[in-house]
Amino acid sequence: YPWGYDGDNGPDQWHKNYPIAKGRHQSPIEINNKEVHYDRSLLPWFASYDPCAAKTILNNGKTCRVVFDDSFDRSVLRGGPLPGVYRLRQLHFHWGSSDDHGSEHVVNGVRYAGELHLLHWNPKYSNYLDAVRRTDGIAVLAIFLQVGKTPKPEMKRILEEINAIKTKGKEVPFPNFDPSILFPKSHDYWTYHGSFTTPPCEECITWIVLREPIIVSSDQMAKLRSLSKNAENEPDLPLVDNWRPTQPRYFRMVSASFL
Ligand SMILES: NS(=O)(=O)c1ncc[nH]1
Ligand SMILES: [Zn+2]
Repeated sequence: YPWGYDGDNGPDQWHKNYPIAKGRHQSPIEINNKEVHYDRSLLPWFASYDPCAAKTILNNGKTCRVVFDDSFDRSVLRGGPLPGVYRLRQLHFHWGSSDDHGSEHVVNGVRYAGELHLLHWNPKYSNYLDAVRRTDGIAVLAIFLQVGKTPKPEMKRILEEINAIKTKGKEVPFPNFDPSILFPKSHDYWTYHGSFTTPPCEECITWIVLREPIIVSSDQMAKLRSLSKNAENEPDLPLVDNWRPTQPRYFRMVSASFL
């Protein structure tokens, strides 16, 4: 069922076809210092990614996604709040129509220009589709994109490919890429249990949201906004504002790895 981010198939309507969207463990959420609980038992997290696991980069009309080989424990995330290793499957972005908004999570009222999600699944389950039905099935590492003067050069590689995937359905090879080069210096994070921020919004995600944003340039954000929602034989509709508004936290604890 075609869902989207605006008008009659926007986030407020998703629950009609995906009832979980009105659940008690939905994402994204507001992260407010006053409500966060410092958990000194939280371990540091580690990513061990194989650059050769990177396969393709694509535009699916909803985001720009890089796909990795997840047929074995080749690129994994472990530690932090996670009970074991989780396999990297894909990364993608959410962004706004201008630099003053676009992130999904909001920190003390601050909206960032965008948000990078690295999605991993728990190999204790037989496959990804089985993992998305489990509360400990998925782990997403979320990194905010902040517009600044000294952009991270490592973002260039992804943005250089944008021209090749301008329209929906385009997919091109994207070899030899280790996404950990995109990580900020600090590994400080918040963690909480939530959901996919896109339909069907399954509540299977351990979110690990990094406190430190990575710096991108306004031109780099404009590059993301140059992607089209539509296929090449359709009118060029700018792919922007592909973020879900924050959802009620209800009785969930947000833990911080830092004081
Ligand atoms: N934005 S998200 O990381 O919750 C996601 N990944 C795949 C589909 N939706
Ligand atoms: Zn996402």
